[in-house]
Amino acid sequence: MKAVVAGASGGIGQPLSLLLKASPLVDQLALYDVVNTPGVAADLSHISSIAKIEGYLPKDDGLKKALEGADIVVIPAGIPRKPGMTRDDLFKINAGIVKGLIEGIADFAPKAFILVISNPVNSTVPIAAEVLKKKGVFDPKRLFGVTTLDVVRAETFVQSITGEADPTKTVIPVIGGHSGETIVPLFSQAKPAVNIPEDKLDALTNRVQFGGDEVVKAKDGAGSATLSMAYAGFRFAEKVIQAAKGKTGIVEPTFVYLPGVPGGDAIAKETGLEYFSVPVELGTDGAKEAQNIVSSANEYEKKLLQACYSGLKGNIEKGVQFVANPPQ
Ligand SMILES: NC(=O)C1=CN([C@@H]2O[C@H](COP(=O)(O)OP(=O)(O)OC[C@H]3O[C@@H](n4cnc5c(N)ncnc54)[C@H](O)[C@@H]3O)[C@@H](O)[C@H]2O)C=CC1
Ligand SMILES: O=C([O-])CC(=O)C(=O)O
Repeated sequence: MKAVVAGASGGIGQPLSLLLKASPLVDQLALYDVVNTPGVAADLSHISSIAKIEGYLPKDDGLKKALEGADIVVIPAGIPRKPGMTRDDLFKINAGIVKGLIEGIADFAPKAFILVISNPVNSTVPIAAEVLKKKGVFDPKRLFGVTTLDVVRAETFVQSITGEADPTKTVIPVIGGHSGETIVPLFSQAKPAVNIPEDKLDALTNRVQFGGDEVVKAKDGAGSATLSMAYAGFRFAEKVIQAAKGKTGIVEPTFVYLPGVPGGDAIAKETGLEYFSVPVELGTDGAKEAQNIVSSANEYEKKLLQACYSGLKGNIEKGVQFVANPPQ
């Protein structure tokens, strides 16, 4: 299992690379970034785990060397937010970064699972899909927008109500997109069921939707969530790898191209959107089945979904247009 981190020297990239290096599921780890990867790779190489590790820079065909033979590529490359910015404000710079990396993946690792962390995820995933389509190598079952941090936050924040000692024991599906109102936690679908007092539901929902802002504000200009994102990114990557190696019954919400994933058509019809995060069962070839949880939303959540649809539609279109009509 060869894993690649693109953007490996950054705030997310370094701890994510550490977790992958420490994982017994990974035998080979390639770190790619425009800066500092030789140092990060040298540092991690002293860890006594099985993964062989190399660091690459753009020079000397570094992207090609990093990607060749890759089974999974995780992308946390790109700039993070500062206070006062929306995720969409990152589009101008990150759209081009993601496009370039996906072109490399299309050329050198077209069969790899691709996990996009770079924001705005609502637009960078459509960009990735359009680039892969243009190159004739798009397999929707292998492209994932990483929305796991929203799930992790929902699990954590609901603990104040459940009092459950281990937050991972409560599964909360979070669906939609990955920014503000497009993030829709479905507390009505929690397993085991959770009874959220009416007067607490708005605040809890809002905290999941705007959890990213909480960290951006606290970091006060020094970036956004990195450590919790590395945890979430690793958690999702680990599940994709475990499923690829044959483990069954793994389900996790992720932002996918619905028409290309089994079960996705019905969700696309219901939401009017081609891209959406829903719980997806993972298998040896990636996304095996998208679960239509949208129709199970209660009245409160249906209202949240209406706001989600309108925001997400524009974000998706912006990504698609970026590839169709590249800025001059
Ligand atoms: N999906 C999610 O839930 C989350 C997404 N993010 C996003 O992840 C991205 C990265 O965040 P941080 O690690 O905090 O930023 P950072 O600035 O600390 O790191 C980004 C890294 O990307 C590298 N980079 C820039 N252009 C590149 C290129 N063309 N190829 C390879 N590497 C390149 C930079 O050199 C830097 O090392 C941001 O866009 C942020 O908004 C952050 C948190 C959660
Ligand atoms: O808020 C941000 O910009 C980073 C992010 O996506 C998150 O923490 O969910």
